[in-house]
Amino acid sequence: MITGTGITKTYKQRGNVLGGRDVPALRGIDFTVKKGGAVSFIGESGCGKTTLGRIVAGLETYDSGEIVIDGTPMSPLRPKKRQPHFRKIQLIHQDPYSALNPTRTIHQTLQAPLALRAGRTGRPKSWIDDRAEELLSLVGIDPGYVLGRYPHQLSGGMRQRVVIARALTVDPEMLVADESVSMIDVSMRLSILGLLKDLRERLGVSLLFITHDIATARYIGEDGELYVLYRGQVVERGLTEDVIAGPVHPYTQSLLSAIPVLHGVERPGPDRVVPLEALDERHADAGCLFARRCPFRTERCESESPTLVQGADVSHEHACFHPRRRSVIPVEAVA
Ligand SMILES: Nc1ncnc2c1ncn2[C@@H]1O[C@H](COP(=O)(O)OP(=O)(O)OP(=O)(O)O)[C@@H](O)[C@H]1O
Repeated sequence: MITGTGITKTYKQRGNVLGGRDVPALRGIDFTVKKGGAVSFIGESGCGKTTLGRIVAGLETYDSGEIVIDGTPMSPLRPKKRQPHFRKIQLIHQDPYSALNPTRTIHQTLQAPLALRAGRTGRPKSWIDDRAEELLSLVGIDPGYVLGRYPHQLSGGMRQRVVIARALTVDPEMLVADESVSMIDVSMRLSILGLLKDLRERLGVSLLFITHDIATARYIGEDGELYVLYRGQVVERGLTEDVIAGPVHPYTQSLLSAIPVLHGVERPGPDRVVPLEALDERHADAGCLFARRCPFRTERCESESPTLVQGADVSHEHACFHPRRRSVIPVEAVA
């Protein structure tokens, strides 16, 4: 099980002395990914999704809070001692063009991490090639076709599958897929999503899925949990189906309506969520971070910060002073 408690991260801007601003990317995130579970983080560009994925995979440091992997807190450990723990969490690079070394054949790409693993676990050399073939078959490609080839000789979809096979060389407990940096086309994306779902079922590997698309989050983890991230804070979370069926935070409602417009708007207030770009973030940190875009804000929202609480008549948690079911037009799940 992997948990994060109070994770914060602020990017220091080098131009600070000249008036640049630090960027708070994560403002105290709590999460839990159970063994074999599926958790999706969704939110629009800049909400901190990629930062969170990189922190969870051990590729980025955090300022405060704690990541605990199978009961072991990471921050007291020296970087070298953290490595074996973070190895259980593999980030799947979703840019198939830069994820693989172009000068190595697929055999060489898989052989290197497998040889290390064989050395550590005392397995014979013959295991390395057998395992490479097994992993390629597992991700749905013919080992005979790809092993001797270089990445540029493969299609984008095959490259993406090789990237997943490489992540599996260390028998990870969790795969982190950051779709927001994905460069693959729609049909390929669907087949990769299907593969990840399949791997979760067959290997019991857990998934942390990062996306801006609620339909994808629904597809990848119908039985999983959904976290809605807004400007570095979780504003709503719960079982994916519950959140999608009855979102109570106006931000989640705007995401669900697929366009930044709330349907079934209540009075008073305009029926549009103000676009993020229209805000001057320097003045928007007091009170609820969403208040200035929210058609339902009250005075309280502008001065007090709501924290994540379990709603009285809601099945999941939200950070809103005025949680209410409002009618939205949900997007269809990807079939
Ligand atoms: N290396 C960095 N240096 C400075 N600021 C950064 C850096 N990486 C991210 N940020 C800022 O931190 C915030 C969160 O970025 P992050 O990439 O995590 O968001 P995101 O939700 O993944 O966005 P996207 O979907 O566009 O990738 C943004 O304001 C971004 O500009």
